Amino acid sequence: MTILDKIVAHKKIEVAARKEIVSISALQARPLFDKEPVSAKAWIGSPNKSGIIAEFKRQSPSKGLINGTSRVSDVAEGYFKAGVSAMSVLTDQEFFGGTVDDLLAARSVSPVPIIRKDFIVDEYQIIEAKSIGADFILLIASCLTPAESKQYAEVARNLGMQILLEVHNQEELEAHVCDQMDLIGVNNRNLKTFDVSIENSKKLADLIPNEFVKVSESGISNIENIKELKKYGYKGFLIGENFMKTDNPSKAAKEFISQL
Ligand SMILES: O=P(O)(O)OC[C@@H](O)[C@@H](O)c1c[nH]c2ccccc12
Repeated sequence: MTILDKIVAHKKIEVAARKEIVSISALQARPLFDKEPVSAKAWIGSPNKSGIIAEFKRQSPSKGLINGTSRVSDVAEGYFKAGVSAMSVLTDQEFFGGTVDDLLAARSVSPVPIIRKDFIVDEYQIIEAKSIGADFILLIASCLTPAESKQYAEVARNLGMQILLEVHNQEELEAHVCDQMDLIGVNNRNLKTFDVSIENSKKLADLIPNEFVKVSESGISNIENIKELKKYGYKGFLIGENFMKTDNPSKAAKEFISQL
């Protein structure tokens, strides 16, 4: 059993339990449910914005504890002031130490598009994402069948949210790309082996149709990486650890963005 299998198995149990506690109609009654989402495509694809999607991530299965002290509201406000194009908030508790309250806290201080970063295996999580003020959601191809990713993207779209489809290889890309997606993210980290290489983004770049905003995810640690990836048409750059491993993630993001 790979770590990804473990995460998905745990997630299904967790979602089933959560549904019993908070009904879909209760989610729909939350005040943020009616908030108009901000367009991630517009913010990330804009030539006069940084393209940096800065992540709040306390821990991960591959790295263990990354940051146990920073407050999400401080980081979210700082990322916004630093000029990020979007923010990613991990809401998985078991493996990444995040919560839906982290996203709520980020939302309350930041106007940038916020992605709910989680392992979506049920429509309930998409409605929940809307209810906490998320603007776009992550769908991970390796956790879903092509029919599921398309269906979940449709659900998100009907709620006005955009979709970042995450792929790791050509097979996933070809099987899951469809009109319902908005941004395509190539994960440089293999979720099965944890190997990281930005070569993966370069390899898949030409296979991504131009109507999607291209995002490179994971293992980005310097400006050279960004310059290189831009040549391949990437507009979005998802950075977690490089900022979160410092004791002041938003200061690190600010310094990084000022060099772009
Ligand atoms: O910390 P990094 O190497 O900069 O990576 C950020 C982000 O890409 C990574 O956290 C991530 C990419 N896809 C995911 C799916 C689930 C959880 C986490 C992720």
